[in-house]
Amino acid sequence: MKRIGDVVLDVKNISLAFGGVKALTDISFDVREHEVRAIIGPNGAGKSSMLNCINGVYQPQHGAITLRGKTYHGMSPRQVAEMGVARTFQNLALFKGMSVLDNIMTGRNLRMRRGLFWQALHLGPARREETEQRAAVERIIDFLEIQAHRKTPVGRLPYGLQKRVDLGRALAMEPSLLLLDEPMAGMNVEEKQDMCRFILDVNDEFGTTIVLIEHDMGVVMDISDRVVVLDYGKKIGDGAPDDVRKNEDVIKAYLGAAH
Ligand SMILES: Nc1ncnc2c1ncn2[C@@H]1O[C@H](COP(=O)(O)OP(=O)(O)OP(=O)(O)O)[C@@H](O)[C@H]1O
Repeated sequence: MKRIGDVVLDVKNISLAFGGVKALTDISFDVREHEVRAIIGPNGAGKSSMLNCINGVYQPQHGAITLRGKTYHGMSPRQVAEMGVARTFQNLALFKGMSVLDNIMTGRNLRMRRGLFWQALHLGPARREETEQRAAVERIIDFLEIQAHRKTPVGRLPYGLQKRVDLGRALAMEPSLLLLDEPMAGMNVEEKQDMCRFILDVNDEFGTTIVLIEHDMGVVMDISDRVVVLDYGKKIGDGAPDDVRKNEDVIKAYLGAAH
């Protein structure tokens, strides 16, 4: 049985509008240490907007987000990343012509201590550091079972494996909070099962807290500890998967979306 800890991320009364479009209206929820927390909802519900508030890309007009006791005040995505938050993207943000290894290496940038000057010289401390960074990347490659593709340009891999490399790039930051943007979207059944297993393994083995967004309700119910449901920018459900599944408003929102 895994141990779920204290609240690490507290989202309070967040409202976000783009001109006249209300993307999020008064959203509150929290995320606990070691939890797998899903945000689900039909298309346009506000899931991506929520994730973009959490990682500092959007600045909501109202409300507050607090991460490990520190409230965001105009924090940039880089500052949020430095607080241990990594994310993957719905539309992969990988360098297609670069190898798997080099793509994952880009995730280490935040962790590199020696500047470009030292790296360019490739001397002494910089070389030692690069060796350490490579070792960390190799561990991630082993963990994600993509050893056979280390040198392959990412663009040549099947989609499911590209998503796994994107996860690897995020893991390379050694995040304490990992945000996954529709990690299973566009995958076949087998790829989805693999991705679910890796998400649970990351959560188990590294103790990483995970927030994932998904519009397919079925996929995340099995792997999430708690689920937030958004619809038209409002929160309509929040709780354990079994409770959310029985929630009348949630059923209506999903039935409505199916027609
Ligand atoms: N940058 C933006 N400019 C204007 N409107 C936006 C912007 N981003 C999102 N919106 C609007 O905000 C609402 C919520 O969109 P969002 O992308 O957050 O939903 P979503 O739940 O992630 O949808 P999907 O499942 O389709 O990705 C939508 O009406 C969308 O059109």
